[in-house]
Amino acid sequence: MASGLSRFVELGRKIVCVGRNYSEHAAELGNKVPTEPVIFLKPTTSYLKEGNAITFPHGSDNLHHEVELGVVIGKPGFQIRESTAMEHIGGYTLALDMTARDIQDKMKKKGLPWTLAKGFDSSCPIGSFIPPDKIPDPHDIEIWLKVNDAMKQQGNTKNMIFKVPFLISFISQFMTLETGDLILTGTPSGVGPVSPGDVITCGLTGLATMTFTVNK
Ligand SMILES: O=C([O-])CC(=O)C(=O)O
Ligand SMILES: [Mg+2]
Repeated sequence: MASGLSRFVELGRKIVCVGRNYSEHAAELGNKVPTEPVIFLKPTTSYLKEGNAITFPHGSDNLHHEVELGVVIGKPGFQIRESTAMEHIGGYTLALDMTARDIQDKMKKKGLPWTLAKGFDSSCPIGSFIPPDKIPDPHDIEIWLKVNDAMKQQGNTKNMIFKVPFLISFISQFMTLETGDLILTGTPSGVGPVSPGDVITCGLTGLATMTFTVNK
């Protein structure tokens, strides 16, 4: 489905990320379970296709993997109702929300934005485009990640706190969702550091896998 992939990568549309959308992940970083979605953006320059390496951002020694289900918007909308939100999904992809945890921790302490911790070049590795008919229910997918063959993250999208239609509706109350936009729906527990030379492999069971190496 190369055309589907190019539709969302080559248009260079925005990447809207949801944080703390799985309670075990909120807990493992000492955060409260949110009562409304935590939203942040990555710039389009953070996209990384397979075959290219993830690179440590400037000033970080603690780069974490976060594997996430990505939702690709197929029909634009502003203030979309939850009841019609699924009609706006054009497909899905596997994605990584690479995070400079040391920079994020510093910013969290100061109450400042996470942009540099989350938005550096190569912070959004993505897999190929998954057509919507392959995923009749986005809340019933096993999602996993290995670092050098050691299993680190194993979750299921059924454990999302805020479900996909709610997220689409919530985000679009504030910003227009455009065709090709990508929503990262948050990571399950098991996030952790990677080192230069590591190989990250991750997947949506039965649907997608992808592999990325890490560079200094
Ligand atoms: O950095 C974080 O912990 C927030 C986040 O992206 C997630 O939960 O997926
Ligand atoms: Mg994340």
